[in-house]
Amino acid sequence: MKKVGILGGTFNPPHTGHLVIANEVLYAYGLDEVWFMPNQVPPHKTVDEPISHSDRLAMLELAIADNERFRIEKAELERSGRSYTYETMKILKDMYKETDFHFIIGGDMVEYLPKWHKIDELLKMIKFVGVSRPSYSTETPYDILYAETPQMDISSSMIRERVRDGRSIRYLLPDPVRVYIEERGLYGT
Ligand SMILES: Nc1ncnc2c1ncn2[C@@H]1O[C@H](COP(=O)(O)OP(=O)(O)OP(=O)(O)O)[C@@H](O)[C@H]1O
Ligand SMILES: O=C(O)c1ccc[n+]([C@@H]2O[C@H](COP(=O)([O-])O)[C@@H](O)[C@H]2O)c1
Repeated sequence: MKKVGILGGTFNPPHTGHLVIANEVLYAYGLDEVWFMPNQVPPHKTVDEPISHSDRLAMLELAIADNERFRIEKAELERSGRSYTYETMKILKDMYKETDFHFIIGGDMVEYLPKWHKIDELLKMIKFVGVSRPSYSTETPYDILYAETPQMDISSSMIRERVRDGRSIRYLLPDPVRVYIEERGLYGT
C-alpha cells in the first residue's frame, strides 16, 4: 500500500509552518508523499481577503517546487461548494484504492475535530495525524496519531497582517512565494 499524507488547507498564503509539518510527518510515518490540498471554500471560516484560486494555487506550486515528495491535489478546487473533508476523502479513497491516507492537522484543527462534518464516519476512513501548534492543545477524545514537530508560531493571517502593515515576511515563507506576493501586490502590498 502506498502511504500518502494529505495536508488540507486554505494556503492563503502557504508558509514555512505548512512545509515543516508536512516534512516532519512524512518522515515520522514513513510516508511516500504528501499531497497539499487547497480547499474551495473552507468549511469553518470565511475568507475575508479577496484572493483568487489561481493565486493560491500558484503560490502553493512555488512553495513545494523543490521537493519531489510533495505534490498538489486539486480535488477540492475542482468541486464547488464547501470543502467537507468527508466528501473529499470518499472521492479520493475511491480513486486511489491502494492508498493509505494520513490527514495532517495542526492543533487548532484537532480542537475543532468534534465539529467536523460526519467526523465518526471520517475517522473510520482515514487516519488523522495531529501536530502541535502554539496556543492550541492536541487533546481530543478521538483516536488519532501524533507527530512531534518543531513549534512555529507562523500563520497565514499573521503574514497577511504583516504585509498590510508593511513589515517583513522574509523567512516566514519560501522566498519565491514572498516575491510572488510582492510582484502581484497581494494582501495590500
Ligand atoms: N504554524 C503551524 N503549526 C502547525 N500547524 C499549522 C501551522 N500553520 C498551519 N497549520 C495547519 O495547516 C493546516 C492548513 O492551515 P491553513 O492553510 O488554514 O493556514 P493557517 O496559517 O491556519 O491560516 P489562517 O491564519 O488564515 O487561519 C491546518 O491543519 C493548520 O492547523
Ligand atoms: O470537513 C470538515 O467539517 C472540516 C472542518 C474544518 C476543517 N476541515 C479541513 O481541514 C483542513 C484545514 O482547514 P483550514 O480551514 O485550516 O484551511 C482543510 O482541508 C479543511 O477543509 C474540514
